[in-house]
Amino acid sequence: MLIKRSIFIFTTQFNRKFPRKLLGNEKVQFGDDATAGLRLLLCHRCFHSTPRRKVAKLIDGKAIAKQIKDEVKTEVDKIISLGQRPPQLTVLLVGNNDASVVYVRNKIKAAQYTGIISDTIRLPDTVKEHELIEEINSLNNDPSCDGLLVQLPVPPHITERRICDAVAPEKDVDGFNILNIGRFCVDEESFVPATPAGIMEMLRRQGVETFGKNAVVIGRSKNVGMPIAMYLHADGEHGNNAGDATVTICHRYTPPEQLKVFTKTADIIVSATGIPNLVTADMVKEGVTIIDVGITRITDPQTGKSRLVGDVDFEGVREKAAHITPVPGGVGPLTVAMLMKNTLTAYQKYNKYTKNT
Ligand SMILES: Nc1nc(=O)c2c([nH]1)NC[C@@H]1CN(c3ccc(C(=O)N[C@@H](CCC(=O)O)C(=O)O)cc3)C=[N+]21
Ligand SMILES: [Mg+2]
Repeated sequence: MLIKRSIFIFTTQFNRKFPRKLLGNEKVQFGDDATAGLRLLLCHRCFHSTPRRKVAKLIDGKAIAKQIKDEVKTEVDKIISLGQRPPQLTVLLVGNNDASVVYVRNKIKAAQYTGIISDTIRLPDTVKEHELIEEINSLNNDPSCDGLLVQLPVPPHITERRICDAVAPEKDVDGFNILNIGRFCVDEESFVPATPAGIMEMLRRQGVETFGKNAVVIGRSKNVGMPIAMYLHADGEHGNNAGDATVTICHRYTPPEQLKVFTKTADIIVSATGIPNLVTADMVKEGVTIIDVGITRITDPQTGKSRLVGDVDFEGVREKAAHITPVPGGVGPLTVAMLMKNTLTAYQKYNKYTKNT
Protein backbone atom coordinates (compact mmCIF):
# COMPACT_ATOMS: atom_id res chain seq x y z
CA MET A 1 0.00 0.00 0.00
CA LEU A 2 2.73 2.40 1.05
CA ILE A 3 4.71 1.44 -2.01
CA LYS A 4 1.69 1.97 -4.26
CA ARG A 5 1.09 5.38 -2.71
CA SER A 6 4.66 6.53 -3.17
CA ILE A 7 4.63 5.33 -6.76
CA PHE A 8 1.51 7.41 -7.25
CA ILE A 9 3.08 10.50 -5.71
CA PHE A 10 6.27 10.01 -7.66
CA THR A 11 4.56 9.67 -11.03
CA THR A 12 2.24 12.58 -10.29
CA GLN A 13 5.16 14.86 -9.55
CA PHE A 14 6.93 13.60 -12.62
CA ASN A 15 3.85 14.43 -14.66
CA ARG A 16 3.91 18.00 -13.40
CA LYS A 17 7.57 18.38 -14.19
CA PHE A 18 7.41 17.00 -17.71
CA PRO A 19 3.84 17.46 -18.84
CA ARG A 20 4.44 17.30 -22.59
CA LYS A 21 6.75 14.35 -22.44
CA LEU A 22 4.24 12.36 -20.48
CA LEU A 23 1.00 13.46 -22.03
CA GLY A 24 1.93 14.42 -25.55
CA ASN A 25 4.44 11.85 -26.61
CA GLU A 26 3.60 8.20 -26.27
CA LYS A 27 7.00 6.99 -27.27
CA VAL A 28 9.05 8.47 -24.44
CA GLN A 29 6.80 8.03 -21.48
CA PHE A 30 8.56 7.42 -18.24
CA GLY A 31 8.05 3.82 -17.40
CA ASP A 32 7.98 2.58 -20.96
CA ASP A 33 10.20 -0.35 -20.21
CA ALA A 34 9.74 -3.44 -18.17
CA THR A 35 12.03 -2.34 -15.34
CA ALA A 36 10.05 0.83 -14.58
CA GLY A 37 8.13 -0.75 -11.73
CA LEU A 38 11.33 -2.00 -10.20
CA ARG A 39 12.96 1.42 -10.56
CA LEU A 40 10.05 3.06 -8.81
CA LEU A 41 10.31 0.51 -6.06
CA LEU A 42 14.01 1.31 -5.75
CA CYS A 43 13.20 5.05 -5.66
CA HIS A 44 10.83 4.30 -2.83
CA ARG A 45 13.66 2.55 -1.03
CA CYS A 46 16.05 5.45 -1.63
CA PHE A 47 13.62 7.96 -0.17
CA HIS A 48 12.83 5.91 2.90
CA SER A 49 15.99 4.09 3.89
CA THR A 50 19.26 5.37 5.29
CA PRO A 51 21.69 6.46 2.60
CA ARG A 52 24.60 4.21 1.73
CA ARG A 53 27.60 4.75 -0.48
CA LYS A 54 26.36 5.36 -3.98
CA VAL A 55 27.81 3.47 -6.90
CA ALA A 56 26.50 4.13 -10.37
CA LYS A 57 24.00 1.85 -11.92
CA LEU A 58 25.72 0.20 -14.85
CA ILE A 59 23.90 0.67 -18.12
CA ASP A 60 23.97 -2.82 -19.55
CA GLY A 61 24.39 -2.16 -23.27
CA LYS A 62 24.40 -5.84 -24.10
CA ALA A 63 21.06 -6.44 -22.37
CA ILE A 64 19.40 -3.38 -23.92
CA ALA A 65 20.78 -4.36 -27.32
CA LYS A 66 19.30 -7.83 -26.87
CA GLN A 67 15.89 -6.31 -26.08
CA ILE A 68 16.02 -4.31 -29.31
CA LYS A 69 17.22 -7.29 -31.34
CA ASP A 70 14.43 -9.40 -29.87
CA GLU A 71 11.89 -6.78 -30.95
CA VAL A 72 13.37 -6.77 -34.46
CA LYS A 73 13.35 -10.59 -34.50
CA THR A 74 9.65 -10.64 -33.58
CA GLU A 75 8.90 -8.40 -36.57
CA VAL A 76 11.09 -10.43 -38.92
CA ASP A 77 9.40 -13.66 -37.75
CA LYS A 78 6.04 -12.08 -38.59
CA ILE A 79 7.25 -11.15 -42.07
CA ILE A 80 8.48 -14.68 -42.66
CA SER A 81 5.29 -16.25 -41.31
CA LEU A 82 3.35 -14.17 -43.86
CA GLY A 83 5.38 -15.89 -46.56
CA GLN A 84 7.34 -12.77 -47.46
CA ARG A 85 11.07 -12.56 -47.91
CA PRO A 86 13.02 -11.32 -44.88
CA PRO A 87 14.91 -7.99 -44.91
CA GLN A 88 18.46 -8.01 -46.23
CA LEU A 89 21.49 -6.00 -45.13
CA THR A 90 24.50 -5.76 -47.41
CA VAL A 91 27.84 -4.64 -45.99
CA LEU A 92 30.66 -3.53 -48.25
CA LEU A 93 34.02 -3.97 -46.55
CA VAL A 94 37.09 -2.54 -48.25
CA GLY A 95 40.48 -3.85 -47.15
CA ASN A 96 41.49 -5.61 -43.94
CA ASN A 97 41.28 -3.03 -41.13
CA ASP A 98 41.30 -5.17 -37.95
CA ALA A 99 38.68 -3.16 -36.09
CA SER A 100 36.40 -3.04 -39.15
CA VAL A 101 36.58 -6.82 -39.48
CA VAL A 102 35.45 -7.19 -35.83
CA TYR A 103 32.62 -4.66 -36.17
CA VAL A 104 31.35 -6.22 -39.39
CA ARG A 105 31.46 -9.65 -37.77
CA ASN A 106 29.32 -8.30 -34.91
CA LYS A 107 26.83 -6.88 -37.42
CA ILE A 108 26.59 -10.22 -39.24
CA LYS A 109 26.04 -12.05 -35.95
CA ALA A 110 23.26 -9.64 -35.00
CA ALA A 111 21.65 -10.06 -38.41
CA GLN A 112 21.69 -13.84 -38.01
CA TYR A 113 20.14 -13.51 -34.57
CA THR A 114 17.26 -11.35 -35.81
CA GLY A 115 16.61 -13.31 -39.01
CA ILE A 116 17.82 -10.48 -41.23
CA ILE A 117 19.71 -11.87 -44.21
CA SER A 118 23.20 -10.44 -44.37
CA ASP A 119 25.62 -10.31 -47.22
CA THR A 120 29.19 -9.10 -46.84
CA ILE A 121 31.04 -8.09 -49.97
CA ARG A 122 34.77 -7.73 -49.45
CA LEU A 123 36.85 -5.65 -51.80
CA PRO A 124 40.65 -5.27 -51.84
CA ASP A 125 42.06 -1.99 -50.51
CA THR A 126 43.38 -1.35 -54.01
CA VAL A 127 39.84 -1.01 -55.35
CA LYS A 128 39.31 2.21 -57.33
CA GLU A 129 36.75 4.72 -56.15
CA HIS A 130 34.70 4.38 -59.35
CA GLU A 131 34.68 0.58 -58.99
CA LEU A 132 33.33 0.85 -55.47
CA ILE A 133 30.68 3.31 -56.66
CA GLU A 134 29.69 0.91 -59.47
CA GLU A 135 29.26 -1.83 -56.87
CA ILE A 136 27.10 0.51 -54.77
CA ASN A 137 25.01 1.44 -57.81
CA SER A 138 24.35 -2.17 -58.66
CA LEU A 139 23.19 -2.82 -55.07
CA ASN A 140 21.05 0.33 -55.15
CA ASN A 141 19.23 -1.29 -58.07
CA ASP A 142 19.04 -4.74 -56.50
CA PRO A 143 15.52 -5.23 -55.12
CA SER A 144 16.64 -7.96 -52.68
CA CYS A 145 18.92 -5.49 -50.84
CA ASP A 146 17.07 -3.31 -48.32
CA GLY A 147 19.93 -1.88 -46.27
CA LEU A 148 23.34 -1.04 -47.67
CA LEU A 149 26.41 0.29 -45.91
CA VAL A 150 30.07 0.77 -46.62
CA GLN A 151 32.10 0.11 -43.50
CA LEU A 152 34.27 3.09 -42.63
CA PRO A 153 37.07 4.05 -42.83
CA VAL A 154 37.73 3.54 -46.53
CA PRO A 155 41.35 3.68 -47.80
CA PRO A 156 42.81 7.19 -48.23
CA HIS A 157 42.62 7.20 -52.05
CA ILE A 158 38.82 6.97 -51.78
CA THR A 159 36.73 10.00 -50.80
CA GLU A 160 34.43 8.98 -47.97
CA ARG A 161 31.83 11.64 -48.71
CA ARG A 162 31.38 10.52 -52.33
CA ILE A 163 30.92 6.93 -51.14
CA CYS A 164 28.32 7.79 -48.49
CA ASP A 165 26.42 9.90 -51.01
CA ALA A 166 26.42 7.09 -53.57
CA VAL A 167 24.29 4.89 -51.30
CA ALA A 168 20.61 5.28 -52.17
CA PRO A 169 18.98 7.37 -49.40
CA GLU A 170 16.21 4.80 -48.89
CA LYS A 171 18.81 2.03 -48.31
CA ASP A 172 21.14 4.23 -46.24
CA VAL A 173 20.74 2.45 -42.90
CA ASP A 174 23.89 4.20 -41.58
CA GLY A 175 22.25 7.58 -42.14
CA PHE A 176 25.49 8.86 -43.68
CA ASN A 177 24.11 10.01 -47.05
CA ILE A 178 24.07 13.80 -47.13
CA LEU A 179 20.32 13.78 -47.78
CA ASN A 180 19.65 11.85 -44.57
CA ILE A 181 22.10 14.05 -42.63
CA GLY A 182 20.32 17.15 -43.94
CA ARG A 183 16.89 15.80 -43.13
CA PHE A 184 18.07 14.83 -39.65
CA CYS A 185 19.52 18.33 -39.07
CA VAL A 186 16.20 20.01 -39.89
CA ASP A 187 14.16 17.60 -37.71
CA GLU A 188 12.66 15.73 -40.66
CA GLU A 189 12.19 11.99 -40.35
CA SER A 190 15.33 10.24 -41.60
CA PHE A 191 17.62 7.32 -40.98
CA VAL A 192 19.44 8.29 -37.79
CA PRO A 193 23.05 7.01 -37.53
CA ALA A 194 23.16 3.89 -35.38
CA THR A 195 25.45 5.17 -32.61
CA PRO A 196 23.43 8.29 -31.69
CA ALA A 197 20.20 6.35 -32.21
CA GLY A 198 21.56 3.69 -29.84
CA ILE A 199 22.56 6.24 -27.23
CA MET A 200 19.12 7.86 -27.20
CA GLU A 201 17.43 4.48 -27.05
CA MET A 202 19.70 3.52 -24.16
CA LEU A 203 18.79 6.68 -22.23
CA ARG A 204 15.07 6.10 -22.82
CA ARG A 205 15.13 2.49 -21.76
CA GLN A 206 17.25 3.29 -18.74
CA GLY A 207 14.73 5.99 -17.77
CA VAL A 208 17.26 8.84 -18.04
CA GLU A 209 15.35 12.03 -18.82
CA THR A 210 16.92 14.36 -21.42
CA PHE A 211 14.10 16.92 -21.61
CA GLY A 212 15.40 20.26 -20.28
CA LYS A 213 18.64 18.71 -18.99
CA ASN A 214 22.22 19.88 -19.50
CA ALA A 215 24.15 17.61 -21.81
CA VAL A 216 27.82 17.92 -22.72
CA VAL A 217 29.11 16.15 -25.81
CA ILE A 218 32.89 15.80 -26.03
CA GLY A 219 34.00 15.29 -29.61
CA ARG A 220 32.60 16.71 -32.84
CA SER A 221 33.14 13.89 -35.35
CA LYS A 222 30.65 13.86 -38.20
CA ASN A 223 29.51 10.30 -37.49
CA VAL A 224 29.18 10.45 -33.69
CA GLY A 225 29.78 13.78 -31.92
CA MET A 226 27.79 15.96 -34.29
CA PRO A 227 24.75 13.67 -34.67
CA ILE A 228 24.47 12.88 -30.94
CA ALA A 229 24.64 16.60 -30.13
CA MET A 230 21.98 17.19 -32.78
CA TYR A 231 19.82 14.37 -31.45
CA LEU A 232 20.08 15.43 -27.81
CA HIS A 233 19.15 19.07 -28.37
CA ALA A 234 16.58 18.85 -31.18
CA ASP A 235 12.82 19.17 -30.82
CA GLY A 236 11.18 16.03 -29.50
CA GLU A 237 7.91 16.94 -31.16
CA HIS A 238 9.39 16.65 -34.64
CA GLY A 239 10.31 13.71 -36.86
CA ASN A 240 13.00 11.80 -35.00
CA ASN A 241 11.89 11.80 -31.36
CA ALA A 242 14.82 13.93 -30.20
CA GLY A 243 15.95 14.87 -26.70
CA ASP A 244 15.10 18.55 -25.96
CA ALA A 245 18.28 18.94 -23.86
CA THR A 246 20.55 21.98 -23.62
CA VAL A 247 23.71 20.80 -25.34
CA THR A 248 27.30 22.03 -25.13
CA ILE A 249 29.77 20.65 -27.66
CA CYS A 250 33.40 20.47 -26.52
CA HIS A 251 36.28 19.39 -28.73
CA ARG A 252 40.04 19.34 -29.16
CA TYR A 253 40.29 23.14 -28.94
CA THR A 254 38.29 23.42 -25.73
CA PRO A 255 40.86 24.31 -23.03
CA PRO A 256 40.95 21.57 -20.35
CA GLU A 257 39.96 23.94 -17.53
CA GLN A 258 37.04 25.11 -19.66
CA LEU A 259 36.02 21.52 -20.44
CA LYS A 260 35.79 20.91 -16.70
CA VAL A 261 33.59 24.00 -16.21
CA PHE A 262 31.12 22.53 -18.70
CA THR A 263 31.25 18.90 -17.58
CA LYS A 264 30.72 19.97 -13.94
CA THR A 265 27.31 21.39 -14.86
CA ALA A 266 26.28 18.42 -17.00
CA ASP A 267 23.43 16.05 -16.18
CA ILE A 268 24.52 13.88 -19.10
CA ILE A 269 28.03 13.55 -20.54
CA VAL A 270 28.65 11.83 -23.86
CA SER A 271 32.34 11.36 -24.52
CA ALA A 272 33.43 10.35 -28.02
CA THR A 273 37.11 11.19 -28.41
CA GLY A 274 39.18 8.02 -28.17
CA ILE A 275 41.32 9.57 -25.41
CA PRO A 276 41.56 7.17 -22.43
CA ASN A 277 40.98 8.76 -18.99
CA LEU A 278 39.87 12.09 -20.48
CA VAL A 279 36.88 12.22 -18.12
CA THR A 280 37.81 11.92 -14.46
CA ALA A 281 35.82 12.02 -11.21
CA ASP A 282 36.82 15.62 -10.36
CA MET A 283 35.17 16.78 -13.62
CA VAL A 284 31.67 15.49 -12.94
CA LYS A 285 28.87 16.25 -10.54
CA GLU A 286 27.11 13.81 -8.30
CA GLY A 287 24.30 11.99 -10.09
CA VAL A 288 25.55 12.51 -13.64
CA THR A 289 24.84 10.03 -16.44
CA ILE A 290 27.95 9.05 -18.39
CA ILE A 291 27.83 7.64 -21.90
CA ASP A 292 31.27 6.49 -23.00
CA VAL A 293 31.58 6.16 -26.77
CA GLY A 294 35.37 5.98 -26.86
CA ILE A 295 36.99 2.75 -28.03
CA THR A 296 40.75 2.48 -27.62
CA ARG A 297 42.68 -0.75 -27.70
CA ILE A 298 45.47 -0.73 -25.13
CA THR A 299 47.93 -3.23 -23.78
CA ASP A 300 47.17 -3.77 -20.13
CA PRO A 301 50.37 -2.97 -18.19
CA GLN A 302 49.50 -5.61 -15.57
CA THR A 303 48.47 -8.57 -17.72
CA GLY A 304 50.29 -7.67 -20.93
CA LYS A 305 47.07 -8.49 -22.78
CA SER A 306 45.27 -6.23 -25.23
CA ARG A 307 41.93 -4.85 -24.10
CA LEU A 308 39.41 -2.09 -24.90
CA VAL A 309 39.02 1.08 -22.84
CA GLY A 310 36.74 4.09 -23.23
CA ASP A 311 37.33 7.80 -22.58
CA VAL A 312 36.23 7.66 -18.96
CA ASP A 313 38.12 6.77 -15.81
CA PHE A 314 35.42 4.20 -15.13
CA GLU A 315 36.30 3.20 -11.57
CA GLY A 316 36.73 6.79 -10.39
CA VAL A 317 33.67 8.29 -12.06
CA ARG A 318 31.48 5.37 -11.14
CA GLU A 319 31.42 6.53 -7.49
CA LYS A 320 29.71 9.79 -8.42
CA ALA A 321 27.59 8.90 -11.43
CA ALA A 322 23.99 7.75 -11.31
CA HIS A 323 24.37 5.78 -14.55
CA ILE A 324 27.45 4.81 -16.52
CA THR A 325 28.13 2.73 -19.62
CA PRO A 326 31.01 0.25 -19.66
CA VAL A 327 33.45 -0.30 -22.52
CA PRO A 328 33.10 -2.86 -24.00
CA GLY A 329 29.47 -3.85 -23.53
CA GLY A 330 28.00 -0.33 -23.54
CA VAL A 331 27.38 1.76 -26.63
CA GLY A 332 28.99 -0.70 -29.11
CA PRO A 333 26.27 -3.39 -28.89
CA LEU A 334 23.56 -0.67 -29.17
CA THR A 335 25.13 0.59 -32.40
CA VAL A 336 24.87 -2.88 -33.85
CA ALA A 337 21.29 -3.38 -32.62
CA MET A 338 20.09 -0.04 -34.03
CA LEU A 339 21.55 -0.94 -37.39
CA MET A 340 19.24 -3.98 -37.40
CA LYS A 341 16.32 -1.75 -36.49
CA ASN A 342 17.19 0.65 -39.32
CA THR A 343 17.39 -2.28 -41.74
CA LEU A 344 13.95 -3.46 -40.70
CA THR A 345 12.65 0.10 -41.16
CA ALA A 346 14.21 0.29 -44.63
CA TYR A 347 12.40 -2.92 -45.54
CA GLN A 348 9.09 -1.84 -44.06
CA LYS A 349 9.13 1.61 -45.62
CA TYR A 350 10.76 1.18 -48.98
CA ASN A 351 10.55 -2.44 -50.09
CA LYS A 352 8.06 -2.22 -52.93
CA TYR A 353 8.47 -5.73 -54.19
CA THR A 354 6.93 -8.07 -51.67
CA LYS A 355 4.32 -5.83 -50.07
CA ASN A 356 1.15 -7.20 -51.65
CA THR A 357 2.10 -10.74 -52.45
N1 LIG B 1 29.73 2.56 -42.14
C1 LIG B 1 30.00 2.42 -40.84
N2 LIG B 1 28.98 2.25 -39.96
C2 LIG B 1 29.23 2.11 -38.62
O1 LIG B 1 28.29 1.98 -37.82
C3 LIG B 1 30.59 2.12 -38.19
C4 LIG B 1 31.59 2.29 -39.12
N3 LIG B 1 31.27 2.43 -40.44
N4 LIG B 1 32.88 2.32 -38.74
C5 LIG B 1 33.28 2.18 -37.36
C6 LIG B 1 32.19 2.55 -36.39
C7 LIG B 1 32.34 1.89 -35.04
N5 LIG B 1 31.24 0.95 -34.95
C8 LIG B 1 31.12 -0.03 -33.97
C9 LIG B 1 30.39 -1.17 -34.15
C10 LIG B 1 30.36 -2.18 -33.20
C11 LIG B 1 31.06 -2.04 -32.02
C12 LIG B 1 31.04 -3.15 -31.03
O2 LIG B 1 30.45 -4.18 -31.25
N6 LIG B 1 31.75 -2.99 -29.90
C13 LIG B 1 31.88 -4.01 -28.86
C14 LIG B 1 33.29 -4.55 -28.76
C15 LIG B 1 33.95 -4.84 -30.08
C16 LIG B 1 35.39 -5.30 -29.93
O3 LIG B 1 35.62 -6.29 -29.21
O4 LIG B 1 36.28 -4.66 -30.53
C17 LIG B 1 31.55 -3.40 -27.50
O5 LIG B 1 31.74 -2.19 -27.36
O6 LIG B 1 31.14 -4.14 -26.63
C18 LIG B 1 31.78 -0.90 -31.79
C19 LIG B 1 31.80 0.11 -32.77
C20 LIG B 1 30.47 1.04 -36.03
N7 LIG B 1 30.91 1.97 -36.86
MG1 LIG C 1 10.27 13.10 -28.01
